[in-house]
Amino acid sequence: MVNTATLEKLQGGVSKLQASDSKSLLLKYLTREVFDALKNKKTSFNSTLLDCIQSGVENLDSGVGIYAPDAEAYVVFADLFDPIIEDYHNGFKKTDKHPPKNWGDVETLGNLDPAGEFVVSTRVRCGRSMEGYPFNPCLTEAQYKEMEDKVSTTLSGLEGELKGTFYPLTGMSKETQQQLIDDHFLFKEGDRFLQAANACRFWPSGRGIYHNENKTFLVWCNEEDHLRLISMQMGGDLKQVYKRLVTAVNDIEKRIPFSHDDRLGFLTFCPTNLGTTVRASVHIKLPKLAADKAKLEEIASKYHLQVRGTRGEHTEAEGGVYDISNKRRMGLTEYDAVKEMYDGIAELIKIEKSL
Ligand SMILES: Nc1ncnc2c1ncn2[C@@H]1O[C@H](COP(=O)(O)OP(=O)(O)OP(=O)(O)O)[C@@H](O)[C@H]1O
Ligand SMILES: NC(=[NH2+])NCCC[C@H](N)C(=O)O
Repeated sequence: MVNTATLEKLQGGVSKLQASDSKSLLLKYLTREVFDALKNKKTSFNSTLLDCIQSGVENLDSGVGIYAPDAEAYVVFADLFDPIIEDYHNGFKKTDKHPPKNWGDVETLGNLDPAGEFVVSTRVRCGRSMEGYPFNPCLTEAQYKEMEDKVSTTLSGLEGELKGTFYPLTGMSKETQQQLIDDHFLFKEGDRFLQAANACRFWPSGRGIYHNENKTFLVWCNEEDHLRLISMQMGGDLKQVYKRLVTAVNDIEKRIPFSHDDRLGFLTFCPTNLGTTVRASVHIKLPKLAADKAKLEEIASKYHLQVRGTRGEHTEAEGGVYDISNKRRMGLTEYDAVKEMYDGIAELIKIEKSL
């Protein structure tokens, strides 16, 4: 049973959410029946429904509004997670199974913008959780440090183009940190969605970034997920970016065991990132299309793409630069997730040229 104080907080939060005009998937799917069925449940880490929804309750402008404090939450609170997953990932049903990992034939992708007219830069990232550890809200400070050690030691074995250095956030100067954020290499600090989800405890302990010399291959440690593996570079050469990521992931997964589920694919803190965990994006200037932001979003969503601002999620476009990426990550292969972005961006560029 869940204790009275938690139940009261839960009830209060839900009343506030239901009285609001939040557009979140949380509000859409947290019906009275679902709430009553889940309010007294707990995972073996003692995570409750409150732990799952508190970010969406505190941040009424959430698009989604829910996180899994530990992997078991996807099962214990499935009545809420499943419809949200189905809505976000284009109809991935509770009876569906995410396909096995398949990076496909990397050679079949190309350069989206060889003339360099539209695409400023290209990035593909995936998330991974380390087997044997829960997600952020359940980690101890000792676990954070242990994980950081494992990650930095493992990555120090990378060679060739991937060879680089691990920089812990602890001890990093504010200037260096801000420069890395401004250059789009490092996660921001103080994300209110993550904070409300209890995902920033002991910050900056256990958090850090690894990157190669050119900053074309990067690894985030213990931000939203245990690991984020990132390949990025200026211009539109998606083939090169993707190839680098695939090589890196194939190498790293031989050294660190990652949490994977038969139905959900690779496990992540946020349900939007499950499955392939792949977000392939371009920073792109489409001045004619973007003259009407609502129109840009409408056309992008036709190709299953998501539009973000220049500094990422929950930010605005600066200098006409948008971050456009594949939206869904589940129910398709890694290759198909990237191809979805590739094909959609090719169409957007075609439309821009025709205007
Ligand atoms: N194509 C790109 N070129 C350069 N920088 C990019 C590109 N796509 C994303 N970024 C940068 O990556 C950083 C992180 O962005 P953001 O948090 O939106 O996405 P994410 O890392 O994929 O994770 P999440 O989806 O969990 O937020 C930001 O600085 C953003 O500007
Ligand atoms: N980084 C993410 N997991 N993004 C997706 C959701 C982010 C935030 N919880 C929201 O609902 O708006």
